[in-house]
Amino acid sequence: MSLELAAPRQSAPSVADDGVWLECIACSEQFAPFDDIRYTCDDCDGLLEVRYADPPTWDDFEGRGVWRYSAALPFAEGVTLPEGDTPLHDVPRLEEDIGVDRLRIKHEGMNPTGSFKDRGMTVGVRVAKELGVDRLACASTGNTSAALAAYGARGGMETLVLLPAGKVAAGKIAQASLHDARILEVDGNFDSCLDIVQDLAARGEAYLLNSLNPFRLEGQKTIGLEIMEQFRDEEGDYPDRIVLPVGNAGNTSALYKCFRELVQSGALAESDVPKLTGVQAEGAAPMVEAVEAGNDEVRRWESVETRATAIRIGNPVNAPKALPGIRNTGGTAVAVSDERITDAQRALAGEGVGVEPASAASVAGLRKLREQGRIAADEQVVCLTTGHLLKDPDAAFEAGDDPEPVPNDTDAVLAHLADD
Ligand SMILES: N[C@@H](CCOP(=O)(O)O)C(=O)O
Repeated sequence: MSLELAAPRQSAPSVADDGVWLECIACSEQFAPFDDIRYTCDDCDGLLEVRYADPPTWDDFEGRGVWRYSAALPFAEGVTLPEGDTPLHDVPRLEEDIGVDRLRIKHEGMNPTGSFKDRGMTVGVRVAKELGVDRLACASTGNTSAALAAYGARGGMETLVLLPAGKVAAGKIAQASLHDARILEVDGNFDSCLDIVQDLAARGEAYLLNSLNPFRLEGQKTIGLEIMEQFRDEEGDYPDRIVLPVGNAGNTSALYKCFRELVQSGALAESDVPKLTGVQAEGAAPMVEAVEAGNDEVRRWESVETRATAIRIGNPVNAPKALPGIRNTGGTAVAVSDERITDAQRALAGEGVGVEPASAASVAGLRKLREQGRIAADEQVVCLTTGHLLKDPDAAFEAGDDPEPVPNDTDAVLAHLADD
């Protein structure tokens, strides 16, 4: 395994602000973090990463939630609801059924708006305030828009969200609507919405808060920090593998960055870095295609379809960060059918863990990789579930059993129950 950490700690370049700067992952050009609005490199258009002169160790963390990890973030506090500190569930029946040594579910659906996006928004909206912007915007399959609307409202800022018409789950639109985002439904898929939001941002019409924004990923990094601390608190060791759904590939990128910084600070041995394993739906699997073919670039899929609407994405913008994350940690990627996703959603629900379809993709992927013998029985695994069951009530109704009508009478109810 190589985390490509050849460079030890970097000393802060002259552009740094309090030991923080932006750096292009393609050409290494460095930029001041808050003097101007930029999402990609001015020179080569490569993706930007937030860099720190002094990456933190475990002792630097105190408090709860995302801001426990402020030593790993560009600010000490943000626009908060608050977020993070989500449960790491044990799921004994599922663990035995799938056949791994230890299985835990990191349920990000327990964040304030019901998805991990809140972790990114608490940081992203704080940065927006620093930059003095007044309109925030995102493209979304639903969860990003819900989080942006809520955190924008919290910060007293105007929000604009572009959604693929007819392809966003009801709960998510309801959230964006009630939190007073201006909602534009685009006759196209998520990738087209993101193209438009990028254009709007380039024209200075809005501040983009999708995961192309490097500060969003800083907040999402705390998922990795929390998993490592919670897992270690149980039995003193770290997970061998983290399995996660892949849409725009922000979490894969953020977790990889989290582990690189921990290794860099000496808080984590390179041999203890979990293998990042991405799961996509078969109908939207450009990252899996690239991993399987050994390609360095991800081909944009123009046509995508899956019941797991949160990962219905054909052009993952963070692919140049996420592909090395999967490869350099010794992980892999796998595509699963919608049927497998629904089965996994039911299995999680049977353990009391309610998730939306895209979230269940992680468990579906783990099961498939075990069946194929690509994951060993002695592995300790964390599956990330990204959004709450109530995000997509229609999918939950379809996966669950129908209510049974009964008369308004106790004896009739007992007769009905005995009838089974
Ligand atoms: N599933 C996402 C798609 C956008 O991803 P982002 O992390 O780049 O904002 C959503 O909820 O909209």
